[in-house]
Amino acid sequence: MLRIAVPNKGALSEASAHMLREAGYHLRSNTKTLVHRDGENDVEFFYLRPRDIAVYVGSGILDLGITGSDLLAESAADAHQIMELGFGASRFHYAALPGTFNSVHDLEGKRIATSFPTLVKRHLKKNAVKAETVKLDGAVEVSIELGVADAIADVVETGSTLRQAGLETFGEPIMHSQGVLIARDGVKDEDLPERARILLRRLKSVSVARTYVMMDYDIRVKDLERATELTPGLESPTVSTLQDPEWCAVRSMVQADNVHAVMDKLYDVGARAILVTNIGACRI
Ligand SMILES: Nc1ncnc2c1ncn2[C@@H]1O[C@H](COP(=O)(O)OP(=O)(O)OP(=O)(O)O)[C@@H](O)[C@H]1O
Ligand SMILES: O=P(O)(O)OC[C@H]1O[C@H](OP(=O)(O)OP(=O)(O)O)[C@H](O)[C@@H]1O
Ligand SMILES: [Mg+2]
Repeated sequence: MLRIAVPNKGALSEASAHMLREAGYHLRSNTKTLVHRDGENDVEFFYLRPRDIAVYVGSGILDLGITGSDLLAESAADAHQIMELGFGASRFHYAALPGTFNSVHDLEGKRIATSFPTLVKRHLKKNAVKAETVKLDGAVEVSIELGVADAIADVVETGSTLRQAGLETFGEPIMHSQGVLIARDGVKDEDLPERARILLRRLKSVSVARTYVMMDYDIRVKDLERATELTPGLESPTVSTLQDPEWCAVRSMVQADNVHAVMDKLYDVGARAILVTNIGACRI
């Protein structure tokens, strides 16, 4: 049975569960459940704190895990990312009262509160800045007001927590993060057990189904080449003949966030009856 760690709560937990359900897995129905067996898919889910997941996977106790790439980077675990999951996007950033600092170099000799001390120390060292890190478990935004730090380094998604605390980011992001699937170091995709490779393929398919749409259109044969340059598809577009020999039909996958721009360009090269449909499920 495949053993996989998933976030039990927090920013990544609902999105992980949603993606796994879309991939056909049966998950816990009670948020207090910490171990749940999906007999049909031969998978056991362990609901753990996202911060601890890399430790379980890195030690080989669990086969795979879902966590944030910032938490993976923070942990000293022997685990690596095998797939980006496309949710839980955030930035890890320095912040302080407006007008206090402009870049990491202004932090020389200062105190920085964070729940990610390893990430921060690594970043300071890389920039040859000597500063003190103050390790806090959470709610770090309030630490400046309380006088324990001059700046903070924390996860920023919408920025509303920072704004409410009267703080502003400064400098470049320390890193960009998102939800990732992780495995133990030294384990390559091809070394994964069969069940894990199926899970990986299913998650990739959900990701593709979310990122792409299916586009159909008619085009004159003489304009086909110019049109298919705009819609090359993943491998190659499907081209079908129509009753009128001057026209043909094209079917191709297109990135969803680009779909209107592509339709406008297709129209300009002569495509008509351009239709877009969502992809419910797929295997790529
Ligand atoms: N808006 C957000 N707030 C917090 N974390 C987010 C957000 N969006 C994405 N994430 C990601 O979620 C992960 C943090 O999850 P979570 O907040 O559940 O853990 P934690 O801070 O260790 O636990 P807790 O908040 O329960 O003390 C990080 O990988 C972070 O990048
Ligand atoms: O930019 P925003 O959308 O406001 O989100 C970022 C905030 O959310 C997280 O806190 P969380 O809820 O995980 O609490 P914590 O600080 O106790 O970890 C993070 O630590 C920030 O405080
Ligand atoms: Mg948190």
